[in-house]
Amino acid sequence: MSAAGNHTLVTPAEMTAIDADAARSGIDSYGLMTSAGTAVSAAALRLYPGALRFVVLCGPGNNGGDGYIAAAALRDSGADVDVHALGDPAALKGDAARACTAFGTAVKPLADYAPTAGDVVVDALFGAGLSRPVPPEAARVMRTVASQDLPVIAVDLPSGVDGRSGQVLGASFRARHTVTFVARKPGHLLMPGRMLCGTLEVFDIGIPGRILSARAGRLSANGPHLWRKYAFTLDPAAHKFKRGHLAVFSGGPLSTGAARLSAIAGLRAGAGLVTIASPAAASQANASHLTAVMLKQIEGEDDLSQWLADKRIGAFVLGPGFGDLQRARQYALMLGSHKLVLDADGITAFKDDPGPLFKACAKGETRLVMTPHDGEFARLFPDIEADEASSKVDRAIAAAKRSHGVIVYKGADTVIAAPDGRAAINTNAPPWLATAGSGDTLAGIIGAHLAQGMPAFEAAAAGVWRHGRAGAKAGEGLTAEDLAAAVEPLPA
Ligand SMILES: NC(=O)C1=CN([C@@H]2O[C@H](COP(=O)(O)OP(=O)(O)OC[C@H]3O[C@@H](n4cnc5c(N)ncnc54)[C@H](OP(=O)(O)O)[C@@H]3O)[C@@H](O)[C@H]2O)[C@@H](O)CC1
Ligand SMILES: Nc1ncnc2c1ncn2[C@@H]1O[C@H](COP(=O)(O)OP(=O)(O)O)[C@@H](O)[C@H]1O
Ligand SMILES: [K+]
Repeated sequence: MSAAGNHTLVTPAEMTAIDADAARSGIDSYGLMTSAGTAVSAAALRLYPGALRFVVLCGPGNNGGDGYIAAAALRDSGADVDVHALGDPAALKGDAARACTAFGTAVKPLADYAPTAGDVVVDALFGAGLSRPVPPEAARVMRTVASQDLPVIAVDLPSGVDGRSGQVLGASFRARHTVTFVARKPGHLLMPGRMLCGTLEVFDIGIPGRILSARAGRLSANGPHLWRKYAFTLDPAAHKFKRGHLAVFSGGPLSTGAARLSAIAGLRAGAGLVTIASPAAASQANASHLTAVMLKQIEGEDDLSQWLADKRIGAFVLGPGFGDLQRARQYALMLGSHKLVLDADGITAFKDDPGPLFKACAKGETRLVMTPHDGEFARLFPDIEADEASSKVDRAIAAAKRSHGVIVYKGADTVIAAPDGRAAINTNAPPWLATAGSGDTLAGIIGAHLAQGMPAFEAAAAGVWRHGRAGAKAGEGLTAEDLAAAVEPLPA
């Protein structure tokens, strides 16, 4: 057993290819099913030693096969076990048919299951092979089990959850515990799938790592493995300019707070200097609230082009509280080859005509990071958002490719994607990050990483992870000010 320690995520399609490679390399597929099914029975006995009865619900494919193995192992341990099957068990094929025969005890139809207090349900209806909404008789059982609040242990995935997207196809079980095999699937991390899995256990059924890595794509869970090599330790001889200079554009006099949140988070995240570029009308409001953060009056394009001549500015944050969409467009397009975090109004400014921005970012090293929430994403990429067949990961990658920028597609399951197809799903963000100013703080952290010289994908992934950690440290009830104060050093 491994505690979800491997960062690699594999889609169901990749898993099928891994299975086929394993079979080609001489690994016995029934042996794999036996390992999978016995891992489930072991989990059931470990988690529910007081169960009055284990009810194993078996589907028409190999997920059902795992269920028959688990049922036989539970029975052999002396537990009371009933199996209910979706469809005719005589129609099972291959390893699943063999597992059903080996179970050898009468199996009842799914519709005959009457949930009873004391039951522990083992959900082996569908796993990686779910291809359409679950049939009505499965949805009915899901409803009755939920209405009695019976514990459910899901085999591979809660049936009904699409392993690729985390979306529910029709209906699904809400599991207390999920036992999956080989590696986690995107659907275990993406919402709502993540919420439906309960605690997740990854069991090594004996497929060698070399077969897994040969087939796995470029998607992983977000964590230090992605950016550790850029988490530099501070040079004792560093001076502030060596630690990166971040510039944050402020909005007008009534909306300066967002830029200040970004700026303070940028300082906390390690930028050596942070300057707020403020229009004259907002300078006083900014000045009266700033201490360590510096202030520069930037009234329009002339001021900005003069300032841009200072090559020591490592990165810009544009958008939090900015307000003036026309000016946001102008400024973003003036930044030339500078690194830029475009957030909030900075994203909305390009909603009708993003072409010039994307074109300006097409050449050279990736220098743009955009941090849209759902609404902003839909504004900038309406066609990508409308493609219902694609997952949040697919959408983020498509947007990154189109924009030539890194996309931080925010939410409870923030996805970070790069134009070269790399992507990561973040899981460490507590729900109380959903508070005003939280996104501004994130933009500042990412900006600090860019200013310090981290490449854009790593800067964004590390920023999202640090933001989540800061949220967990500050705790429920935090305000965005607390969040910036809770940013911790990057783990070296
Ligand atoms: N290496 C590994 O990871 C290992 C994986 N193993 C296990 O294998 C599982 C994957 O098995 P799988 O490919 O047979 O798919 P599974 O989820 O059982 O469903 C497919 C069946 O359901 C049917 N069907 C689909 N949707 C439907 C619907 N809505 N309503 C009705 N029917 C529907 C579909 O029929 P069809 O679409 O052809 O009509 C087909 O018959 C995986 O999750 C793991 O538990 C282990 O054994 C050990 C090794
Ligand atoms: N339910 C949630 N669980 C975890 N993180 C969340 C949740 N909802 C929002 N977040 C995070 O909080 C931040 C909110 O950003 P945003 O919507 O731009 O807010 P604001 O504009 O107020 O700063 C994002 O980083 C997002 O990923
Ligand atoms: K299942």
